[in-house]
Amino acid sequence: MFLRSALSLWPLARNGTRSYSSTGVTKLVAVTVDDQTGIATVNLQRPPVNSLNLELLTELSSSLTDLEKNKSRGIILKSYSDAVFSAGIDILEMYKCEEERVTLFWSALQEVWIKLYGHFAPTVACINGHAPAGGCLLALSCEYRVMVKEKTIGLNETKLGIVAPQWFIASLVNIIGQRQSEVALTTGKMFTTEEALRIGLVDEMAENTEDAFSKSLEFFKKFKNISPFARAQTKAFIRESTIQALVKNREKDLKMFINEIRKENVQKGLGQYLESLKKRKVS
Ligand SMILES: CCCCCC/C=C\CC(=O)SCCNC(=O)CCNC(=O)[C@H](O)C(C)(C)COP(=O)(O)OP(=O)(O)OC[C@H]1O[C@@H](n2cnc3c(N)ncnc32)[C@H](O)[C@@H]1OP(=O)(O)O
Repeated sequence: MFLRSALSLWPLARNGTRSYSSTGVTKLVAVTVDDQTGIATVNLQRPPVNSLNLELLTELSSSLTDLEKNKSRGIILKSYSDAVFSAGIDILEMYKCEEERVTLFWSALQEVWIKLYGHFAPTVACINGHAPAGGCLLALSCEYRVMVKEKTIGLNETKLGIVAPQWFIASLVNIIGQRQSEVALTTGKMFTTEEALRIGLVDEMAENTEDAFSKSLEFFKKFKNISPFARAQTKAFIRESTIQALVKNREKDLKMFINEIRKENVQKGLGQYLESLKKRKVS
């Protein structure tokens, strides 16, 4: 009942769905709520590769707050693009960055992770494109991952000469375990969809975006006969210690991030990585 009335505040987009943007103008994140199921599709739409900048993260954070308030029945996180789910952090947020902006940026990333990782309703990452580093982190924050075949996913930070923070690592360890995570993180491994499925990094493989989306929807049916309260509380208990480890150390984590990226060798490495990206193409 409450869900219906809360959702009825949301503007109607087209038959059966309601579209919502926290700022009133759809920009980098578009949220559509299915009228029948109450399931929200959160579409990342920052061309060309959904790299995570301050503006996208701020919108995503506020969308997640609204979904929490409106008691969404579930979230499917996907990309507008069939090529890239998210290219991870926008390297320009770390390269030659100003302190004020980078502070806001990192705080927004922390906020998004805390909200998504701890979201009360079921969450699915519909990984319809490549998902390196921060893109992988978003997918890891969800409860279930469906990934389109012949894409890649992983925390490749060491390849950029940087160290993934503890909460990135914990998000991976909680899914594939310590041994697999250690090998993956230290080598900066990008897994193909097929490899990711084999080690349990993703739960299902899909033929294409449409198939991934319909498989994502299927996930919610698992909870048909489960008390939403029991489900949400169980998820909260399981995830609490991982979330609290960051919540209690946000300031320290922020300082570490800023100190690290300011290092001369890190800046040099990021500059070179940016250049290499501009020269190469992924099929
Ligand atoms: C040190 C303290 C702790 C730090 C902890 C956190 C650190 C890092 C987490 C991160 O997320 S770092 C980002 C890591 N991301 C990557 O390594 C991915 C890089 N991108 C790619 O591999 C490919 O772009 C792609 C995602 C596989 C897509 O390939 P595609 O062929 O479709 O597109 P491209 O032609 O390569 O790219 C288009 C366009 O976008 C630019 N670009 C790509 N990724 C980024 C990015 N992450 N940030 C900024 N810009 C990016 C790329 O250079 C192209 O630009 P133009 O040449 O068109 O100008």
